Amino acid sequence: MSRPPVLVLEGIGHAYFGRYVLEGVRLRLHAGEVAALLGPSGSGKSTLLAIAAGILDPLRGTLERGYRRHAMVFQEPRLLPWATAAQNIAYPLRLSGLGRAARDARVAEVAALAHFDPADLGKYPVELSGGMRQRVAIARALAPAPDFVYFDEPFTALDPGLRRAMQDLVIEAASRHGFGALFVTHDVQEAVRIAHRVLVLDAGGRGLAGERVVPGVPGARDARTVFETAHGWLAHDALFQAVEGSDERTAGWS
Ligand SMILES: Nc1ncnc2c1ncn2[C@@H]1O[C@H](COP(=O)(O)OP(=O)(O)OP(=O)(O)O)[C@@H](O)[C@H]1O
Repeated sequence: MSRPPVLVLEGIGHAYFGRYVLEGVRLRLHAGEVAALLGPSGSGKSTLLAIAAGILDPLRGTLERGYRRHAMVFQEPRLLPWATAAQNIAYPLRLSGLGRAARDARVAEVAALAHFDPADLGKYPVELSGGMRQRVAIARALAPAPDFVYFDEPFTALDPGLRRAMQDLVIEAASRHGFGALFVTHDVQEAVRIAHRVLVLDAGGRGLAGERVVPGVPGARDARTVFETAHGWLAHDALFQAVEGSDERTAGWS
């Protein structure tokens, strides 16, 4: 690929209390590329994302970040409860010192991008549904125009219909604004829907088990292609057996 790498990880390893959860992770993401990170619960997805984003220092390995500015979206929207939707979205813009008029214009722009109804901008988080709160979180992340976004299972708590709408939002925003992303998910269909490339973490803490390029382009894949690709991988590709087969939360239950 000729585009420059925006995230380069070499030999990344990490352990908690002497127990290795990641080892020898080598990863290279390119500008505008959306990569989904899959793996069973406890395989180290969130740890790897936190290391890549600079929240956590790895025990081993090196990182290079070539992007200009990143943003993060988590499973919980993490909104300020005492601030309105508009004030939450404007928060990073205030921190960067942007003036009031420019801020208001940008809030309106990203709220529209997140399909958040302008009539609800004056509402507080407690007055919003889960899906509306997650739209605010996405609008807030996009407000400072990041060129890279980290998503940590952002839609896991949402119902399937809303989930697909939010996935569409990410696909549309990523292609319109050209940001790259590392998107952690448990869901192979979600990964196939939104990503250019799917990375799979090994269940036993040995780093990346492998990767697959998703045929086609995010946003241009129809529902049938997404379904058949995901189910084909789960049924016939050994790389994906571990994703659903050895979940830390269900291990030893039967
Ligand atoms: N701060 C911590 N201290 C100790 N152990 C931790 C800590 N954070 C994570 N772990 C352990 O490290 C392993 C990897 O955790 P991590 O959250 O990165 O996995 P994950 O793949 O994101 O899991 P999930 O899908 O359940 O969110 C797990 O066994 C977890 O219990």
